[in-house]
Amino acid sequence: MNQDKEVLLSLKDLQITFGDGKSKFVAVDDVNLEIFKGETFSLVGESGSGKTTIGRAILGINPTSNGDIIFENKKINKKLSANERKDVTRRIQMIFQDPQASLNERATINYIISEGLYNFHLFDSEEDRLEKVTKMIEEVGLLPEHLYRYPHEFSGGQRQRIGIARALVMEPDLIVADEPISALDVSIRAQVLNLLKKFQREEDLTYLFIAHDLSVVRFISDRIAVIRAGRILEVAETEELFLNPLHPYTRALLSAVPVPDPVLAKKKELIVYDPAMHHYETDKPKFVEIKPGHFIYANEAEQEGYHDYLAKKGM
Ligand SMILES: Nc1ncnc2c1ncn2[C@@H]1O[C@H](COP(=O)(O)OP(=O)(O)OP(=O)(O)O)[C@@H](O)[C@H]1O
Repeated sequence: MNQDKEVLLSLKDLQITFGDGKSKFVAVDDVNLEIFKGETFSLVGESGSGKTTIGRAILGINPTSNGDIIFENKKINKKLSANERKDVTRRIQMIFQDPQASLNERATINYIISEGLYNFHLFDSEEDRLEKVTKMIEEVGLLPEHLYRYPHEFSGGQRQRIGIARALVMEPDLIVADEPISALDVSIRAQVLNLLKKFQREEDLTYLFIAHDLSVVRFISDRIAVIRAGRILEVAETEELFLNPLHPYTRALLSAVPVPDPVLAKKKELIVYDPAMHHYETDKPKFVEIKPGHFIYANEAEQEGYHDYLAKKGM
């Protein structure tokens, strides 16, 4: 069924090592993956399994020691002409885990969002640049006047929105989102996930989503790869992975996550209760966040005795 899908990025026999001689450490080994245009592909595994290392290699930050990273038929971990490098650098953007650390504290939001535009000369005039940046800040739910403030004047969630604006203003094709919500307050995680989903629909974006939390990736991913100690154990469509995990390690990772109803699971839709806003993001809630990071189906919530909780939330 994947035959008619267009591959945007593929990793072939990828190996990434750190150090050399006796201290050589193989962080990523023999990784083979294909990411299709327009999908959300998640890389899930425990801390230290090599997820970030792969993401950074795709961005060209970590050198690879073996194998290829192929973006639209071009080996991007090899030498490219200046123009080719520039093109790839614009088209693959990253959203970082920690919005506290990833914004330059001494720059205005205007500059932070514009930096890539300046670096790549992606605007016709100053007016054009400001128009792009203003449109972007509004699309992530902030205000034009916020452009003239500094990062410390914003909350974690707002800072992550700025990080998203900075990535999206480049009009990328692929976004590597490295744990983009795990550093955020639980109450605003859903908003940020929904924002990412909205942009994906509108801009035909492809996401490589890096996470350790299966319950989050379940609701946003089309496919999931499970990684352990630098090796991919299993790749499957999301519900297939949840319903029929092949690898014992995947089963262990899944054991903490409720098994979905296969009928409801087919109607996959990201619907998360947002405690900060005291309402659901859509009219027909299917999923409920019972406790931080723990999502279950609304009907299961009822069965499991969360009546008071549901009543309180107006369900
Ligand atoms: N620059 C580096 N030098 C040496 N070792 C490194 C370097 N970067 C990462 N590593 C090692 O590579 C392994 C994979 O790290 P990586 O950050 O990719 O894991 P991760 O799955 O993203 O974990 P986390 O969820 O904690 O971010 C770890 O053992 C880490 O210590």
